[in-house]
Amino acid sequence: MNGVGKLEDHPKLPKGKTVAVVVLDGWGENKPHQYNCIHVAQTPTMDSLKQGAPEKWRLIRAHGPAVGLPTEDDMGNSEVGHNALGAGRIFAQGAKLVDLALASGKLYEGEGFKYISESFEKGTLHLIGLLSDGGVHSRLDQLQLLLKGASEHGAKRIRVHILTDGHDVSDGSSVGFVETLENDLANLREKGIDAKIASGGGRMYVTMDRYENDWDVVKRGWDAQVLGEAPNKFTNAVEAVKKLRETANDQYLPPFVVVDENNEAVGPIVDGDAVVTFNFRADRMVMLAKALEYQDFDKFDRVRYPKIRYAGMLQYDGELKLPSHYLVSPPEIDRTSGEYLVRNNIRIFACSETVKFGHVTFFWNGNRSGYFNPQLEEYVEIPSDIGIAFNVQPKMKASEIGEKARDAILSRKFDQVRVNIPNGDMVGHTGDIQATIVGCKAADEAVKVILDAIEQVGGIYVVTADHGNAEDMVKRNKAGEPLYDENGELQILTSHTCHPVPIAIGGPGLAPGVRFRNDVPDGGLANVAATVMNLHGFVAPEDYEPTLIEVVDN
Ligand SMILES: O=C(O)[C@@H](CO)OP(=O)(O)O
Ligand SMILES: [Mn+2]
Ligand SMILES: [Mn+2]
Repeated sequence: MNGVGKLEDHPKLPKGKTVAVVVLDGWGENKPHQYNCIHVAQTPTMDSLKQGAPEKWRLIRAHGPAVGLPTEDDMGNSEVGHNALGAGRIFAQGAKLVDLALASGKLYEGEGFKYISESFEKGTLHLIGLLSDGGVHSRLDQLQLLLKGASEHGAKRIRVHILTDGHDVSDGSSVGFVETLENDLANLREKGIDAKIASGGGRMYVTMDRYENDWDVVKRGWDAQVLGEAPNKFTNAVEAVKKLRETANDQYLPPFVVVDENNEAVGPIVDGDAVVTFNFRADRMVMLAKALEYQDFDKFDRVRYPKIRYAGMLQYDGELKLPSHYLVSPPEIDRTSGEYLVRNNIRIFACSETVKFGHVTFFWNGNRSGYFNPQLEEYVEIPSDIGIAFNVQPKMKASEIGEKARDAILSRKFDQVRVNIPNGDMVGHTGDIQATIVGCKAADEAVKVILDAIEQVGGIYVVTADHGNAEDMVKRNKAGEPLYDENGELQILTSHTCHPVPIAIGGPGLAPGVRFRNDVPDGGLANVAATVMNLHGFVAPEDYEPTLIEVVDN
């Protein structure tokens, strides 16, 4: 067993307490102001944690190097956040690993690139992914380097299938990104490479669904990318995006294909081609990876299943080994806290609604799907609404998640009950301030339901978040003042932030004398795992980031 064995007993903390671990998605700490939806919303439960006991509430870092991202300017995100929360250590994450592999040129020497390059002589290289500089799922500069590198390493015909963003970057920025890409492709054409954009669509409507919430999203992408079919046909991708933006925002652009003068799609995927999905982040690429890789597949009618050589930028699922070929090796997130706790007989219940379900299971467990021990674990997914924008139903499934967690706690069948409450994040991404306020209130109410249950069973709670989002909804200048566009309209911030997040501990089961230490001022999400292990009565493995708590004798 990969070094995951018995944990040492904590010298002072008892075993046998039910511990609720609550992650509020997209819930950062920020000054009170009108664009801080968490501040504006009624959040009595979270407020009481903050105002209650100063030694049991603090802030922790959730962005940049603290979660394995390249720079302090990199906002946090769910993948790196939940990885750090679950693994208790900081791993260089996909964004950084791809940067390094591109800079050193190792990417082109790896098995994955060699595999796809066998198709370069006769076939087309297709690159599918998110076109922005958001840095959460992909980055434009990495795509640019890959285009250059692939052409220098033999790709003669390249087709790019773009997904527009407006979720990790401003709505409307897609036009500029497509113009930049068109310019790069024109430069490649001057060098004799036949390089074009072949299809596109908005990330939330085309391709980038996650956790099998809605396969239609992937199908719309498949039809455009593979079959070369979409309701919208344009001869130019910049025009396509400009035109389609008249009725949809970047995130939800309908699918389009680029056609030639004969109205033929310029880049369907056919036998003998190579395909790379260039997102480094896993959750929103797994479904497409399955459609591209699996011979047997029944999630939608693929119509045509071309014989291609497919590689992911990374391997997206370490358990499924999906995809089997990849350009850069993913972080090896091993010996996660979930695995340790299960091996030490801690019974775990994890729950969220579909759009965040994998966050408290797959990401938490180091990008690994499945149970460590099905006898001791139960993961419950509450189906998310399908086809309804999050600002239309901003309460999402928060109360259902709270109730499921409550029932799991009261059943006394579990030692740890872990949930993700999505509202601050998913509604925050829509940029709809009023709806986000409603969502934050609903999230707070769900926390209350869980804390009340913990009260009843004499348990312990840990309430934290994975990164910021809802606590700031506007873009700002360097002085921190809101920015307005040329029409005097407020510039809405749909993305995550670089703010720290709160963490609170408490509950009747918390041993007297437990408090946050003050000698880990830079503590971040990765320090939470050791903290939770302590609350289960164990000492964390030595190489884990230090615990946030200490026990003082009263
Ligand atoms: O929706 C997503 O994919 C990301 C933002 O791109 O959000 P989160 O990291 O919170 O899942
Ligand atoms: Mn998140
Ligand atoms: Mn998010």
